[in-house]
Amino acid sequence: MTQHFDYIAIGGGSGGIASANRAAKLGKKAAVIEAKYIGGTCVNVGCVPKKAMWYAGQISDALKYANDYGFSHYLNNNDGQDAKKFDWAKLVENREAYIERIHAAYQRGFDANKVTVINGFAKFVDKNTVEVDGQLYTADHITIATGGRPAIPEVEGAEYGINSDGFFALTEQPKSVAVVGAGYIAVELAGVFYALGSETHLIVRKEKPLRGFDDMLTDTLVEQMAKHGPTLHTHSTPERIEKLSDGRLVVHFTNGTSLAPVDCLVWAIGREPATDNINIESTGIKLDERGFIPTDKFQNTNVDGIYAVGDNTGRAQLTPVAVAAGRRLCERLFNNKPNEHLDYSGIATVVFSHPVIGTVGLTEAEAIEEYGQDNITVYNSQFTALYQAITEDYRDPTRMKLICAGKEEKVVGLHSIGFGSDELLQGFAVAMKMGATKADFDNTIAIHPTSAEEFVTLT
Ligand SMILES: Cc1cc2nc3c(=O)[nH]c(=O)nc-3n(C[C@H](O)[C@H](O)[C@H](O)COP(=O)(O)OP(=O)(O)OC[C@H]3O[C@@H](n4cnc5c(N)ncnc54)[C@H](O)[C@@H]3O)c2cc1C
Ligand SMILES: NC(=O)c1ccc[n+]([C@@H]2O[C@H](COP(=O)([O-])OP(=O)(O)OC[C@H]3O[C@@H](n4cnc5c(N)ncnc54)[C@H](O)[C@@H]3O)[C@@H](O)[C@H]2O)c1
Repeated sequence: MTQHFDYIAIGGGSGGIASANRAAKLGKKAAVIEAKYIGGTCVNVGCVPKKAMWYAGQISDALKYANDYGFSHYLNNNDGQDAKKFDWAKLVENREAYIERIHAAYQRGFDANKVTVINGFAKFVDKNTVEVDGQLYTADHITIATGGRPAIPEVEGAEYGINSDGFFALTEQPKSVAVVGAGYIAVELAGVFYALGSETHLIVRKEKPLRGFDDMLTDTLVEQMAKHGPTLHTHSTPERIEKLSDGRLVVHFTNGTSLAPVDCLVWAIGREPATDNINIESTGIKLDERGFIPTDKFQNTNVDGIYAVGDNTGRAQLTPVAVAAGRRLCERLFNNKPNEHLDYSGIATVVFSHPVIGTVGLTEAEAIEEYGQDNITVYNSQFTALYQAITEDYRDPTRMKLICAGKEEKVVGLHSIGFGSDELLQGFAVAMKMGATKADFDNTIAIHPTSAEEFVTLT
């Protein structure tokens, strides 16, 4: 028997869950189909476990300051080594228990909203029909929210490495590790490994990681990595991975050099869309050359009644983007809001590096390109966050940059690296979305003593 729904989301990740819940809340008969774990990448092998690992790194950093904060009595046994002993397996156990609680919370939400959860891998039969384990389901509206998976390069021995999914499966901490890649995931995972005590190498193909971010951010990150962070190997492209008899791995580069053996190699070289095994051809949807699903601003594909949201559209691969796109789509379809859509501009983002980066809007280079050098004003600040200021050896600079355009000095770019850059960002992103100017920032009384206050006192 074919089962019919008003709305089906293929993929129970950030976009699929949010859209199916919204459709159901708006009175529609909705289903979400998930092949693996409800919550998708973000909850199971992305944002959530990553942030838990990052917090562990933060605590490890804090232990270094503990002496200067007067906690030496906790640390003075064996030079602090006992207090610093770290149990990776225990952290993983607690992290996964938390994720189980999130799964349960999702199920309660589905029950409350009357969303049907179908477990299994969905394939299209035609544009209105999908099949899961031999059972057919039809819907008036189908959203493809299948997300993506980590890419692995085509180099000899690549299979000896793991990817970000493999990172979260580690139950033991490797003593030494090489992370290949220059994006969010590479920088974040390398930072975690280093902070928790692994000998860590970050391998990038060009001159620095996070190219495309404002230079002030990346230059500061590289500067701080050199002081206390992963060893950065620039202009290094892996050509072959050799596995030694003791299991350790040697990364050989195209320039003829190689890295001393490491226990673990992590590929973090980008993600590819999960659109290749779902018989999408049967719908008439045209994928782009990289397999992403092109959509218009309303998340429509080129086929009526089929939509795509989230990572598989190739735009701003962030959880809140997938969630917002899915919810707005259902508001448009089922709540009589014909113009409802996600505005993809001005999306704030945090890189959970060590030190952490917060950024929204244009980089300085982009602002010059868009407005011309003479039409922008750039305000910079550098200081030591009070959190570190009283310590002896860990006074890292916090750096901030505000980029303003035109005579009215509209704020078009805001960038911060250093303690607190993650939590300070959201409010400033709201102000920028509302069109705030430098004068608006100046008119706002500072909150003292915080790092965020620097943005409203820049001269
Ligand atoms: C290591 C890592 C860290 C990240 N950190 C952050 C962060 O800090 N902040 C942030 O905003 N974003 C972060 N992201 C990105 C974020 O996880 C994604 O942008 C987000 O999960 C995308 O949601 P989605 O719904 O498009 O896809 P996903 O969450 O990937 O969900 C897709 C789901 O579809 C399922 N699926 C696929 N094909 C089928 C099928 N045929 N049938 C049934 N089910 C199927 C998959 O099993 C999966 O559960 C991170 C990603 C990674 C990998
Ligand atoms: N904090 C966050 O919000 C957060 C964290 C993690 C991931 N994410 C999202 O997930 C997406 C995917 O992250 P990612 O880091 O995998 O991808 P990415 O696209 O950010 O970075 C991939 C990097 O790998 C490099 N690369 C590509 N091929 C390579 C090769 N063969 N050898 C060496 N390097 C190679 C690229 O130059 C690029 O710098 C991000 O773009 C981001 O949107 C967000």
